[in-house]
Amino acid sequence: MTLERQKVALIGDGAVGSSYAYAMMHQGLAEEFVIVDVIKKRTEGDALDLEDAQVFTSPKHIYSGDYSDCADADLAIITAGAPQKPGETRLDLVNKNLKIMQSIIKPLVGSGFKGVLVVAANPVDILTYAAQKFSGFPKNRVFGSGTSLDSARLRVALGKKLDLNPQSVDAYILGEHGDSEFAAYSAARIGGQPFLDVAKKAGLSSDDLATIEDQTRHKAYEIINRKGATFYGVATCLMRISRAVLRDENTILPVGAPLDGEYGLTDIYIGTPAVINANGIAKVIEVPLNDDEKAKMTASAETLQKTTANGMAQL
Ligand SMILES: NC(=O)C1=CN([C@@H]2O[C@H](COP(=O)(O)OP(=O)(O)OC[C@H]3O[C@@H](n4cnc5c(N)ncnc54)[C@H](O)[C@@H]3O)[C@@H](O)[C@H]2O)C=CC1
Ligand SMILES: CC(=O)C(=O)O
Repeated sequence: MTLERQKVALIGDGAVGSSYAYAMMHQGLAEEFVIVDVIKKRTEGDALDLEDAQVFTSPKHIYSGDYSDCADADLAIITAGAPQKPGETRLDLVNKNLKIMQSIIKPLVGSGFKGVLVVAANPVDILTYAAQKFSGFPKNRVFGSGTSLDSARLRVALGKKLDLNPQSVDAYILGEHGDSEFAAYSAARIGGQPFLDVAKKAGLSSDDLATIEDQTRHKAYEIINRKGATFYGVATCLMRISRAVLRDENTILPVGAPLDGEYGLTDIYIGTPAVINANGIAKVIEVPLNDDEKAKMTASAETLQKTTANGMAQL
C-alpha cells in the first residue's frame, strides 16, 4: 500500500474559495491544503477556523501560505477575482479579472508548480484560456469549472419537474458559463431513455423546456439579487472536480475544456463534458447536437472569442 500525501493550493479566499475549502474539509482528500490571497488576515483566519473541523472530519494540514507553497501542489484552484455586482454580467468582469489572473499566474509558474490548474473565477472560460496562455502549461493540465454549475442547475430543475433525484438526470448545459449557454436537450437521457421522450410523456411542452433553460441561465442573477453572491453550488462543483483529479478517477464531468476540433472549434475553452483524471483533461467528449444546438454552440464560441480578443488586447 502506498501512503500518498496530496496537496491542494487554493488561490482566492473569498466567498467561493472559503466555501470550497470548507467542502474539501469534508472529503478524505488533500492531506495538505494551502490558502493564498492578497488579504493575508483572511487566509490566516480561515486556516485557523477550518483546522478545527478536522477533529470531526479527517486530519489535514491547512494553512495560510504564499506562492512558494504552491510548488509541490498536485492541484491549484483559482477563485481569485471580482464577483458580479447585481446587474453585471460575467463578461463585464473580463478586464479587471484578466489583470488579476495575470498577476497570479506569474508567481504560480515561478513557484515551479507542476500540478493541474483549475479556474473558477469569471468570466471563467476566458480566464481559463488566459491562464493557459500566460502559464504555457500543456492544455490538458489547465481547465475551468465551465458549465459544471450550470449543468447541475439544469439537473436540479429537471429533477424537480420530473420528481426525480437530480443525480438521475443525465443532462448538460454547454457553451459559455454565461448568458450564451444552452441546454443540450436532444442528447439528455433519463434512465437510458431520451429525455425529450420522457419530457413529452410527463406533459412538458417545448415552451416549458425553454423556460427551464432560461431559468437555469439566469439562476446566478436570481441568487445574486437575493444574497449578493453565489458560492455553495460552485464550491461543491469544484470539490467534485478536485476528487476526480486527486483520485485519478477518469470521471466524465462538465467543465471548461480546451477544444481541438470538437464542435468544429479550436483555440477556445468552453463548457463541454470531458474525462477528468490526475492529468487534468484526459479526453474531451463531443456531445452529439441537433442543428439548432450546433448553431447555439457556434454563437456562444463567437461571443467568447470576441470578448477574449478584446480583453487580451487591452492587457
Ligand atoms: N465559475 C463559477 O461557476 C462561479 C464563479 N464565480 C466567480 O468566482 C470569483 C470569486 O467570487 P467570490 O468568491 O464571490 O468573490 P470574493 O470577492 O468574495 O472573493 C474574491 C477573493 O479574491 C481575492 N483576490 C483578489 N485579487 C487577488 C489576487 N491578485 N491574488 C489573490 N487573491 C486575490 C480577494 O482578496 C478575495 O478574497 C468571481 O470572479 C465570481 O464571479 C462565482 C460563482 C460561480
Ligand atoms: C456567479 C456565477 O457565475 C454563477 O453562480 O453561475
